[in-house]
Amino acid sequence: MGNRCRLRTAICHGNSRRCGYPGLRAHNPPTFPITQRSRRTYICGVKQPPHCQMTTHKQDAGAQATQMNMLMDIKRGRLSHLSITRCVFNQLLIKSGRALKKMSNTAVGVIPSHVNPDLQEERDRASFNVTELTNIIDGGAEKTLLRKRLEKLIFSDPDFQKFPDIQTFGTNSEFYSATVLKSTKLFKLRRELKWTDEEFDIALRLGGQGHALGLQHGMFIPGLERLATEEQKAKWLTLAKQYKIIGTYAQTEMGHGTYLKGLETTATYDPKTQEFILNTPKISSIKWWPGSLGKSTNHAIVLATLVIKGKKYGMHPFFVQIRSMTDHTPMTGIKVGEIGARMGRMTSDNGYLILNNIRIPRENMLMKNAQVSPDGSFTAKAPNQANYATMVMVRVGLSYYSYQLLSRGVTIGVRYSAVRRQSKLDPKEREPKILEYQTQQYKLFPGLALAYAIFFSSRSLRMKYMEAYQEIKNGNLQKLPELHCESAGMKAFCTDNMLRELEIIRQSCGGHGYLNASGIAMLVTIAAPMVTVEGETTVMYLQVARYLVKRFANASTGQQLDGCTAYLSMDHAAYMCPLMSEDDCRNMSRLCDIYSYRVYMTVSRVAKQLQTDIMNGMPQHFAFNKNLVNLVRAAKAHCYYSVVKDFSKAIQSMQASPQTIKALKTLCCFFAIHGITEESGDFLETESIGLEQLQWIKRLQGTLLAEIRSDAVALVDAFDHHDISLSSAIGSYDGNAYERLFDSAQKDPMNKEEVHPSYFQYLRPFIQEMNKAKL
Ligand SMILES: CCC/C=C/C(=O)SCCNC(=O)CCNC(=O)[C@H](O)C(C)(C)COP(=O)([O-])OP(=O)([O-])OC[C@H]1O[C@@H](n2cnc3c(N)ncnc32)[C@H](O)[C@@H]1OP(=O)([O-])[O-]
Ligand SMILES: Cc1cc2nc3c(=O)[nH]c(=O)nc-3n(C[C@H](O)[C@H](O)[C@H](O)COP(=O)(O)OP(=O)(O)OC[C@H]3O[C@@H](n4cnc5c(N)ncnc54)[C@H](O)[C@@H]3O)c2cc1C
Repeated sequence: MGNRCRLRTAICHGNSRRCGYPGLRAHNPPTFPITQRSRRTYICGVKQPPHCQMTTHKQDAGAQATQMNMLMDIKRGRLSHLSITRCVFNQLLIKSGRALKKMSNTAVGVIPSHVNPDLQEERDRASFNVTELTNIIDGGAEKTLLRKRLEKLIFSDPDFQKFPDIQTFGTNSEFYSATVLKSTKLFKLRRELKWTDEEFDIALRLGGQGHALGLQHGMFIPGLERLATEEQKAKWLTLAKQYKIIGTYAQTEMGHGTYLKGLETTATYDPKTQEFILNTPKISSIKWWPGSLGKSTNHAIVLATLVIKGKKYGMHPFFVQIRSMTDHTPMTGIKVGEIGARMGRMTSDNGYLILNNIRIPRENMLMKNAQVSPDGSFTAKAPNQANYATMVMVRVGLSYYSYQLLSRGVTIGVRYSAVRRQSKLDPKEREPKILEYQTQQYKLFPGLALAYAIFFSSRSLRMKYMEAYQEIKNGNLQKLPELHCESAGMKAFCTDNMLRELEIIRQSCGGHGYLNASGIAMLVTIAAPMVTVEGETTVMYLQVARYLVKRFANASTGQQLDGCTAYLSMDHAAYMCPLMSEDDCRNMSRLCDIYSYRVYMTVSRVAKQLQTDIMNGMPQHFAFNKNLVNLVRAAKAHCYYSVVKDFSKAIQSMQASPQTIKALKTLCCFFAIHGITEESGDFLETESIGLEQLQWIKRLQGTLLAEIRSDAVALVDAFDHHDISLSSAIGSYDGNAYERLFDSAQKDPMNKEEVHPSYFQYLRPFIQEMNKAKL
């Protein structure tokens, strides 16, 4: 292997270590000549690093001359030992660095203006019209135009263009500042351009990850809308919508996040002054985690246990000013700050809050659902769970957010797999795209199918939510239990599976998937807390299970159920697996029947076991705990079934060309049969399918992988994520992954100086010491 291809080999062939593969020549820029290793120079016995060797190359004659002069000076004893190396490294090598930069600008660092032919080839073979599918995802052609108009506007701003680099290389503090700038810019644009709510939502989504003031729209404004009286809304909601106050939702404490009845922050009513006195009396009661609280907000909806005359009335919301409106310092009695560095990139300033005898007027309790009168009498207008309304809304939103993160991730994974070539399939042929390997398809396509499944299912959930919310606003809470079940279940299912698939996709990108510049590594860390926030996965599944068991009990008494649990009241006595041949395995209606029977059996078994345990004298809570794992199994089975059903229904009612429908049907079928193979034990154990059917399904899985493969790039292109939203060197639209990777590395602040200060501080003295030491 010659020196010419060393650098390229390092980037292109992490595993096989082959070089100069002809397949890369088509779109790769010419290699640049690396100085021959035989010309390495030794200064003071120290072997020079490769970039120093560049100075000996004829392209930088100036640097070479300087180096010669310096060596003469050394010989003449004019330079001290220390200054020799400083000069050599700080001047000579910096010069050589410039030479490298110059070279990289002309050869290596240039990102071609054309699309990588390997990616273009994939686009040319698409079986359907990508724009049509993009329009469906956006909600119509005019919505796509609207999004693109906003994209153009937002991404023409240099601050937004800079964001991916800050995200990749900035310190936490720099990144936080950039996210404040981003939030404030979007807020200002909204005002100036009089954006509608829809336009603003699109703009927030486009902005990608990290909005320091995200909780303003995520929870503070929705919290006021759902928890405040009309009078209170007139006062504070208007201020919040005009950005005159910036707020957050402070519920979780150091000691309790899940168990809301256990919150220790108290709001004690003082009838004499008609005020509430707020306290976080213990270390475990310190508010801990709220987004935007660490540094950004000046107000908060604080959730605290209401205490009147020594009696506790459960968790209620209070409107509290936490920082001064003039200089942003904490109000008297308040201690507030950042909770510390977190896994991955900080997408928001999560904070802590200590309240020490903070007095707020009685009117600052958000009293839509319950009131405290001046004399201290308490009246509830709705069950206490009505105060959980903001969480329900955010759970619905997080299901859709899972689609956004996963669709970005799978776009990166599929595009990269179409331009990356490695190893050999046919010994006579060139190295194949890694997308050709069936195992690679098996890593990527479940995530691709899941992204579409989540998209359609979360869209359906959002519609149900909007409908139910209107009724709940008017005081009709009938749909609340089902809405709680569906939103908790979808939140758990989407975030949990999205995170798992993103990590698999990250691994499918090999070594480059571990680089921040890949964009996929960042997505994994952004997705990681989503399984915890707004109701931890297991806890949410258990809420679903609780509802399923109750509904099963209702069905057992002969009640006809409707809504998402209607299948529990259907007659399953005569069930027989509806798959009679391998062809039947593509029939979505039959696959849905199999799913429905699996849930029915899983729910009925655990419900019966619970009943038996309780009948045998076990206290209810013990019986529940003894069956938790199977309850979660039942909830997961219910959620998978709901998503398969929603995906399939969405395709049935879709107005689109036969080609687009066909591509989506293949994906939907793959999603359904993948779920069966993943949990084949459950499907066999419940006799939803037999062994023969499982074999058919597994065979079909292989066939579907090959079918999806030919449309894979088109299916991710249809998400139509802008390169700035993707922030990925390896997943950009043009597919020039290697050039972008190298370009990105040049921007790393570690590469600003050729020799790092730590060399002078630690490494050089160490090497010198080692050189002086006797063996
Ligand atoms: C995006 C980034 C920002 C992040 C922000 C955050 O994380 S903010 C912080 C996010 N923090 C969290 O997400 C905290 C997670 N924790 C919780 O949400 C609750 O403590 C709980 C749901 C775990 C338990 O609830 P519980 O303590 O009330 O006790 P229980 O189990 O005994 O249930 C009693 C009854 O209430 C019903 N019901 C429950 N919830 C709802 C609801 N939303 N609606 C309607 N109903 C609901 C339930 O079905 C049951 O009905 P049943 O059977 O009697 O007819
Ligand atoms: C990035 C981030 C942002 C956040 N933003 C906010 C915010 O803006 N505002 C806010 O108020 N909070 C916020 N939170 C807090 C978040 O809502 C909680 O962390 C979350 O609700 C989980 O609660 P927990 O931390 O108490 O977990 P825990 O409940 O302690 O969970 C730990 C383990 O215990 C298990 N467990 C707990 N209870 C049960 C049970 N009943 N049955 C079975 N298993 C159980 C869980 O399954 C889990 O495995 C944020 C958190 C993060 C990570």
